[in-house]
Amino acid sequence: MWCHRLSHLQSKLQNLLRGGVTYWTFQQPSFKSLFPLAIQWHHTASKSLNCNWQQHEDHFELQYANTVMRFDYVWLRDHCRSASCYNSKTHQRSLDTASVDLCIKPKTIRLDETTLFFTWPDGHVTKYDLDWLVRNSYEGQKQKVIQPRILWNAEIYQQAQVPSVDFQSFLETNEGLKNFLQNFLLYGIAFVENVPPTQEHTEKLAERISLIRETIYGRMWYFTSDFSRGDTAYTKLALDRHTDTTYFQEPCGIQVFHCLKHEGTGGRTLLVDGFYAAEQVLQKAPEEFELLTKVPLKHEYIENVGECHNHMIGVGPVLNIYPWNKELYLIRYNNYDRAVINTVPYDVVHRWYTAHRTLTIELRRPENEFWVKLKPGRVLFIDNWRVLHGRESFTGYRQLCGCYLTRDDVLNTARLLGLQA
Ligand SMILES: C[N+](C)(C)CCCC[C@H](N)C(=O)O
Ligand SMILES: O=C(O)CCC(=O)C(=O)O
Ligand SMILES: [Fe+2]
Repeated sequence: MWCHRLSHLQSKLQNLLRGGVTYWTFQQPSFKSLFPLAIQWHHTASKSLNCNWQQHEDHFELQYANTVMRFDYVWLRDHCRSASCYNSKTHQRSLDTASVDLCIKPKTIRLDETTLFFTWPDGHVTKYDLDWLVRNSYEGQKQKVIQPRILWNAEIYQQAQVPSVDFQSFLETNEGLKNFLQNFLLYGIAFVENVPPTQEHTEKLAERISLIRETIYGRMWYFTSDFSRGDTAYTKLALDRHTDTTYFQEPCGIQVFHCLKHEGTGGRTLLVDGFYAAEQVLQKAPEEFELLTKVPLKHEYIENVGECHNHMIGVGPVLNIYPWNKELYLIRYNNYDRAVINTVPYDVVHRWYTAHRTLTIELRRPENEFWVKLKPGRVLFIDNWRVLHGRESFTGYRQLCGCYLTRDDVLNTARLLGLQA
């Protein structure tokens, strides 16, 4: 069985690498053909309810709320919400899933109003509300996005006139924080105004929404063009659009920038919505989009400057999507830090470069570039899983402070305020 699955996977992989479109699904043996059974539909059609269900040999089929859903019997037993199987206070499972017979089938199924009752061979009864099943079914999830977003180019973003949130209201009111987070989740960037231009106040802001993610660059960082670290950020050079920390297995979720001082010229910040660009690739060349989601790459950071000795490697594709609904959730794009490509066969390499070029062309379209000059008092939060940043070269003395945030904690705050995240 295992060997069979492995070779199945290998052939899928080969298929993919040769250019076939592949979905990572395991083929199920057809139980239906093994156990032909006279199957009977159960209809319930009252004024308010239009529900049909059918007890198949190996699964339960439900038609409700314009959705055709299929549920595995082990799944139905495993998700039982009865007091002995599930702790509804902590939302934790008490049932030992390994104790469930993998061939389990309900003895009887009945529908009462909007509740389905499954009676199992040992007499245990599992109840499901129809709406709960719709919300939690694969078919239901497939049609839903995890994170609603507004994809933008410069014009869309500017026309949206997204309001900045004031420092005071951000720190002191849940409404201010919620507005800020809503905009941040929708656009992948957001500003806070009237922040006292110090590192301490920037830290306060960060701590209001999240835990600060400490990295090799420190907890709060503060930098000028002093070459103190082995990275071009610490120079006056222009930096093309990129996401940061692509060389971490989990790139930092959010980046916070506060320009505390700049006496000189240039140094504007460039922002590009990576998901907008990726969406253009999906429209124009879907097979290239797919390749960018499938080919794993390494990014690397090697530093030996002064006391700083680091060697980081992160592996992952440029585009990361949820397999069930194909929703994009992470772009990893940094041409400076991309490591040697040595994990991909040569013919795929060429197709990958073509796809990467298509994405780069979209990312570089002038109409997709949003330029801002960061000023003391105006703090920028960037979704580093979505929006690329860069900067213009500059002259003179420029001080930037900021930090990275843990994505989980930002989303946690958003959910606690009632936002979808
Ligand atoms: C810490 N600070 C933001 C100043 C610099 C981070 C280094 C940026 C690096 N090239 C990267 O893309 O990950
Ligand atoms: O100096 C800047 O504006 C940004 C530099 C940069 O890309 C970074 O620090 O991650
Ligand atoms: Fe950067």
